[in-house]
Amino acid sequence: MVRKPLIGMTLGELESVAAEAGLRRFAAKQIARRLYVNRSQSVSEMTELPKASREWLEEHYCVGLQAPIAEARSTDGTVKYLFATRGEGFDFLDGGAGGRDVEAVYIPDRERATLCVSSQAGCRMGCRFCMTGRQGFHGNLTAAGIINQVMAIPESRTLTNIVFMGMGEPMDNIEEVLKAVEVLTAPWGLAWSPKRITVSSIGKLDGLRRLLDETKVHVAISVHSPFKQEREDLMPVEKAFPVAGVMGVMKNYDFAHQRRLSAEYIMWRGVNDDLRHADALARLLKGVDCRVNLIRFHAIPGFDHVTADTETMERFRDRLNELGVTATIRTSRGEDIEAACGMLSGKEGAVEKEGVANC
Ligand SMILES: C[S@@+](CC[C@H](N)C(=O)[O-])C[C@H]1O[C@@H](n2cnc3c(N)ncnc32)[C@H](O)[C@@H]1O
Ligand code: SF4
Repeated sequence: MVRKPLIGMTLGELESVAAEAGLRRFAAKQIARRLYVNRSQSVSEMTELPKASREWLEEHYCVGLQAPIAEARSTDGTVKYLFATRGEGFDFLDGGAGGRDVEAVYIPDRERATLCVSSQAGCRMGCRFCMTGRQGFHGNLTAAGIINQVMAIPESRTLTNIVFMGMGEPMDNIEEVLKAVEVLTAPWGLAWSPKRITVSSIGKLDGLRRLLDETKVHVAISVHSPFKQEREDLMPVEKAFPVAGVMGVMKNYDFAHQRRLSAEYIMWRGVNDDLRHADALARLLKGVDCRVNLIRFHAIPGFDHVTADTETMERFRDRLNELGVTATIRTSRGEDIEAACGMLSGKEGAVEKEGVANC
């Protein structure tokens, strides 16, 4: 029998588990404490629970942490971790055919240590410039599969920031992403400040509205072109969720105080890097409190555009700043190990699993 993982469960879900195990409601808080504060490796460590319930629990549930199955280290200190999504005794996928693992990227930078997490195995949004999009959709990660990336890496306790900018479109897996954010930020959970978490989206509005209404995390929207036809050619989602409409909705939310909105803008030479684009981008963002991150393009096979050069990016940034839009150029990290934005692809098929199960 496959035992269900406890990590990734919200307090409400742990209360149901406690009831099943014949425990009082408050035991859910004790289990949460063991999972997220003490980081217990097994149910048997939860000695404050009555023995009979603990044994029942052990039979049906496990902590569920799965260590990464491979890692690659960049010369700049970035580490890319590969996680199995399905294996003996565990399943981190909800739907989808599976057959792909997922990656998370640890990015140390002076006093910051950011983890870039995946929310899906692959992605069905089909952006032409993205390696994850290229591989198609292989399944939604469960909240357990998302939280596992945060808790199972050796640097877990040193992390200062989490960005949902790995594989997948978080809004296309909104239920599990919301659950993961709840576990990350709740006082009974990992107790992270939402100000240290950013969720990136191409602007799938149905999920985005829920993220904005139900959490306090920062939001990043992948824009990449202010012009409809041009964006549609790069990102098919523009047809269903035009970025102009997305920004219109953003005007209803407060991004001036606790929460930040940013626009991600990959720059391609001769495609979207001239001042006409800068001016149109500033117009698109008018009335929205939004800063712009200019991103170098990380080349992927079969996509012809090349990255804009530094001088052009600086000119673009300066124009936006002149127009009153705060813009910065983002440093690329981990390109040598294909860990930079949009380069993540997981691995096809089962990879040899070494020293994995803590279940
Ligand atoms: C991989 S996505 C994941 C989050 C979400 N699906 C999104 O698109 O915002 C994270 C960021 O990487 C960017 N990206 C994708 N492919 C890229 C590439 N080849 N070079 C640079 N950035 C890329 C995306 O546009 C997005 O801003
Ligand atoms: S850029 Fe984001 S939405 Fe587009 S294919 Fe890649 S992961 Fe999916």
